Amino acid sequence: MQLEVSDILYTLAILLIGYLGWRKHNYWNRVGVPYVLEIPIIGNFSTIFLQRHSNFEYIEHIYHHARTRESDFFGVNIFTRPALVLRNPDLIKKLTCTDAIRFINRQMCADRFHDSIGYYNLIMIRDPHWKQLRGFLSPAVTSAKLKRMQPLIEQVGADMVASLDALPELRERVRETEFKELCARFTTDVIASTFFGIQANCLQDENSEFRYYGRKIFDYGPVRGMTMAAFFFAPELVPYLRLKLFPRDTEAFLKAIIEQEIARREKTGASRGDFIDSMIALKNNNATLGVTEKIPLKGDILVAQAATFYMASFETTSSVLSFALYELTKNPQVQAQLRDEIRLIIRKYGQDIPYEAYANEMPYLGMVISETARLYPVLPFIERQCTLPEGSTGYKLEPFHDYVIPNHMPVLIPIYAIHRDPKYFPNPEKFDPERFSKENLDQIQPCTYMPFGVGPRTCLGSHFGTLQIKIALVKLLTKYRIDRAASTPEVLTYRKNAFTLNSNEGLYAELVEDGLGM
Ligand code: HEM
Repeated sequence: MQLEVSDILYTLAILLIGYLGWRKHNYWNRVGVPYVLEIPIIGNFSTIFLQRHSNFEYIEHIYHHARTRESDFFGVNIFTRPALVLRNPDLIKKLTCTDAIRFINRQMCADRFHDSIGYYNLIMIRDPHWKQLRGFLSPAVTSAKLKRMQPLIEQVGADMVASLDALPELRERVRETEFKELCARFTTDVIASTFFGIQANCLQDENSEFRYYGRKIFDYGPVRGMTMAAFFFAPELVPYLRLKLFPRDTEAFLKAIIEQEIARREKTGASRGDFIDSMIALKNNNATLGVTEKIPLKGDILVAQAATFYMASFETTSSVLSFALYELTKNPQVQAQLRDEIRLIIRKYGQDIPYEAYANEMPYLGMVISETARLYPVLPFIERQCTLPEGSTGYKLEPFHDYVIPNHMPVLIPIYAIHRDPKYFPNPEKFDPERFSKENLDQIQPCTYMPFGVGPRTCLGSHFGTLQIKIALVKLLTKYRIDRAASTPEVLTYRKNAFTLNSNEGLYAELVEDGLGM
């Protein structure tokens, strides 16, 4: 038998790949860090990439693994790239807060040259551009801005209740609804109205354009699911595969409506003091990103900001809102206590609840939302990348360990697993808003509760998202009591191809007309 040159080359290539995989596989062993055994070359996350397990449940599984559960941190491999998973809250604080400057970037990244809308936005962008951009965008979500948005959100809340009133009755004064779709329509209408000054009408029309394109961003069919997984787990492949953060037609839709709205306002001089006005101001002030290379904030880079706010806001907010409604369905005492609180507020203010009352006079409402965000964090983990100055030998983890984190290593903070760790939240599966009462708050250890992330790179829209959830719950519970329906799921399972927490089951409930007596 004669060997061809190509056979020899194939064999050598396989041996080389095998060797590289074995070396990486052995990396954690060599450096003396606990790790979870993985398949060489493929790493620990193939099961997520291939959509065989929900990423939430898989990461919780390795967090409690016999090899890792006593450790402050442990190693995993994302394909052949080692990454560190933090378990110890003090260590999380050290990296994400005290030394945030070394961990300010995320490892996920879009393609700068072929996907400017995916790249030049607050979620993806890297420092020093990130710091500049965060400074430009933060004024869009100040308390003063939220206060101005409140009537617009209240209007969408009223539209939501009207859409429920229009449902056919199952029995006298009883209707049935599904919360995931209802909440997605509510939050899409809110973002369209408050940020873009557009009436999206998703609550009236399930096929409205805004809902259609929004659904496409989070429609985790096999291709979209793998694309999103690639941004997290294989960012180096993104430019080669020309992957885009937004589906192409969604990007074209958002670009068109944002550019049209900017052009309309510039032509008519109309102003609403909203996000689009802030974008126009940045453009007119010749705002740029970058120190040496100046990148003007106009065209696609301006569209990128609006598109990201749209993406970052509606699915996250609607996820927490729908799980809150689901838990209220299953916990009638909690619901009754919350409705009592709302009743008192309505007696005091009628329909016009002031902005400050949402923040200061409805503690139980805040507790219900906090507990929902604990049990159902939108993301399985948050992530950072170690970014050190040139010439640095690595980031020392002393006094926790003598391991030194090499430059560019990804660091994962498994928020879902930590939120459900009985060490920090006893009886973690129980929905118990009392954990967040004033008396109990100091029992929550810093960096064990992170639904909006942690450190300077935390969520920009946490107050905006929370305000929307509060208004929606108050509007809905003022008119309706929520009861279990025959189709209310007892236990939830999570979608394997979704990157945000999403149940396989519909969140059905019965709505019983039972006004709070206004
Ligand atoms: C309840 C609703 C929401 C939840 C649970 C949520 C959660 C999160 C989380 C976990 C992160 C990552 C933080 C980190 O890495 O430390 C994040 C980032 C972000 N969120 Fe939210 N979010 C919500 C609503 C919103 C809304 C309404 C907006 C729109 C204004 C928004 C805009 C952003 C942006 C722009 C970032 C990236 C911030 C940066 O990298 O500087 N989010 N969010």
